[in-house]
Amino acid sequence: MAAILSAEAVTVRFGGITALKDVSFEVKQGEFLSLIGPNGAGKTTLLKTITGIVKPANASIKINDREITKLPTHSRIRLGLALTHQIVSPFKSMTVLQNVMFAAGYKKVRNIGLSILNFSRSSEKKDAMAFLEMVDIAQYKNFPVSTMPLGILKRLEVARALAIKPKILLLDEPLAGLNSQEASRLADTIKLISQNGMTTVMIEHNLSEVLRISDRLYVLDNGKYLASGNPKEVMKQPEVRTAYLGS
Ligand SMILES: Nc1ncnc2c1ncn2[C@@H]1O[C@H](COP(=O)(O)OP(=O)(O)OP(=O)(O)O)[C@@H](O)[C@H]1O
Repeated sequence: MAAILSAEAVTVRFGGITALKDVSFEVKQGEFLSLIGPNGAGKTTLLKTITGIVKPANASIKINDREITKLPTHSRIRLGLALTHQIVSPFKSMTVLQNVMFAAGYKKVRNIGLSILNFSRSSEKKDAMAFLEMVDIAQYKNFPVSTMPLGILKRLEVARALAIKPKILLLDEPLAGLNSQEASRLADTIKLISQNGMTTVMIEHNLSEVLRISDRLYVLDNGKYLASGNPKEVMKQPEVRTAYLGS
């Protein structure tokens, strides 16, 4: 099957640091790919390059064979990308539901000011409720975000990404900071979303959950490609074990 998203020959430099060196990867329609590697391997930089937040020294990034490398982030969102962040950043003065409605409205008008004016429309409300139900936090819809614990905020982050109706969901450490029970339950939710057809690329350090829910792993180490393939097979590779555990 053809790749829905590909990144070829990605090199990113921050001053004197080469964060990514000639990295290439692709994800197929409906696939659940986890991007793993030790701290500083370049995982977040790769996702930020794909979404246009980081400017590469070299890269060719395509969605469905369409070159997007020179497009601004909002155009890439329109073409189907959504990225959740490791550090959640909801609008604290809004309720849980309003945050998702705002995201749903932003996809339509692509302007924060207009989105604020637009966001009380009933179609956005209906959509937003469906996404809150999908991530199991509909019961918190009218609570101010500022009163919600991290476990709810991590789920809200996923709902906000779904609200822009992406073709490809990019998740940056969705399980970080959660206890093992919360992590396992959110991993189940993310897996279900992927099984319903969402192409998913996830950065995650929680290897037991990664192994449990991913179709394929892609491993980076020190800015370079290290391995990819079946999760259990990849984790058996000596160079992957060395990257994680040291020699
Ligand atoms: N904005 C930036 N300015 C300067 N250096 C940066 C910037 N962003 C990332 N780096 C550096 O690039 C390298 C890769 O960082 P990146 O955050 O992509 O790694 P990561 O694999 O996501 O790590 P972690 O698992 O710890 O989040 C690191 O050396 C980091 O310090």
